[in-house]
Amino acid sequence: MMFVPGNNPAMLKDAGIYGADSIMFDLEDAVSLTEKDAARILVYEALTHVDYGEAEKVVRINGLDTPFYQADIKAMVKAKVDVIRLPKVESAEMMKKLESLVTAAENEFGIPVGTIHLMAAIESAKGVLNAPEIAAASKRMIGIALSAEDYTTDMKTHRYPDGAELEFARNMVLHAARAAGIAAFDTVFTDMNDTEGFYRETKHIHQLGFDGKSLVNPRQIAMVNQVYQPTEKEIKQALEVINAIKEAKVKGSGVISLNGQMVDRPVALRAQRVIKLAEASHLLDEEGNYIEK
Ligand SMILES: CC(=O)SCCNC(=O)CCNC(=O)[C@H](O)C(C)(C)COP(=O)(O)OP(=O)(O)OC[C@H]1O[C@@H](n2cnc3c(N)ncnc32)[C@H](O)[C@@H]1OP(=O)(O)O
Ligand SMILES: O=C([O-])CC(=O)C(=O)O
Ligand SMILES: [Mg+2]
Repeated sequence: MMFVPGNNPAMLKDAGIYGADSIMFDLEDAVSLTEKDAARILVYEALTHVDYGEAEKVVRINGLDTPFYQADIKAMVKAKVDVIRLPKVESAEMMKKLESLVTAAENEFGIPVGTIHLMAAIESAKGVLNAPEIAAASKRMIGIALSAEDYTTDMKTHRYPDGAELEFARNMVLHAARAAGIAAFDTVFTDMNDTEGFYRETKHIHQLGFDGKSLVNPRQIAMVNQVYQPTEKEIKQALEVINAIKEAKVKGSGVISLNGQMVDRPVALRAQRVIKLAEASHLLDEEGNYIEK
């Protein structure tokens, strides 16, 4: 999910060419106070005139403690953005307030109620402690994200290479998302030259179970995709598991052995997720077979 500053026409125009799954137009902290209105107009024009292909379109609006959020919501609903991301969320009430304003705007512009999805960014101790309620605040929620730049500031620390200062928040956000059945996104990594550090962090959040990561630069996209893309071995094993389960079902059995390994429901569910990721990475042909390189 790549941030694109909402006040930069060149970046807005080209944002779709880099292959990000999700493009996140920013009206908040990447935009100075004097450019808030101009950025809103620019992002509205980009959303209604530029073809971003299959990429999901997200807008990070200004927070509920600013004078800008109402105009942001109206314009982004009118532009039929896929997802509105609210920054600095600290309670379920904040998401409910956003939801009611989005519903009012959908009614005003004749858009079916429920079309626009929502996300919350968690950026403070209070937000982390309330993450379970925030994640479950609305049926429109598709995910929650940790925002570590503001969070570490709130915690009176900063970011370290080993990420120890983020472990509690990462686990809270992840558990809150999973318990609510929505996605969890890790935070940005801001040192564009520290490729090794970025790789280490991406491997770590992948291991924890995050669905993806907020990014600030197109150069970061390929590495996240590389970490999240299942390997040839994982895909072939997953296909074997799914075939074995199908055969077992025909024989009326729930648990079977495959190459000496027990295969039961959780193994089958994990295999299905590998196949979904392989499909999303375009590694399977139309019949669902692995495309040999
Ligand atoms: C804590 C927070 O709130 S983070 C979220 C808010 N921050 C942002 O949105 C910042 C987004 N990122 C950026 O603005 C930039 O990537 C910077 C300022 C960090 C670095 O900029 P640069 O040094 O110019 O990046 P780089 O040299 O890699 O740019 C290469 C190309 O990618 C483009 N590009 C860079 N970042 C982005 C982006 N986020 N979205 C779209 N295009 C981008 C550049 O315009 C450039 O295009 P060009 O070759 O056609 O001129
Ligand atoms: O959402 C993000 O990762 C970027 C951000 O605002 C923060 O870190 O404070
Ligand atoms: Mg922030």
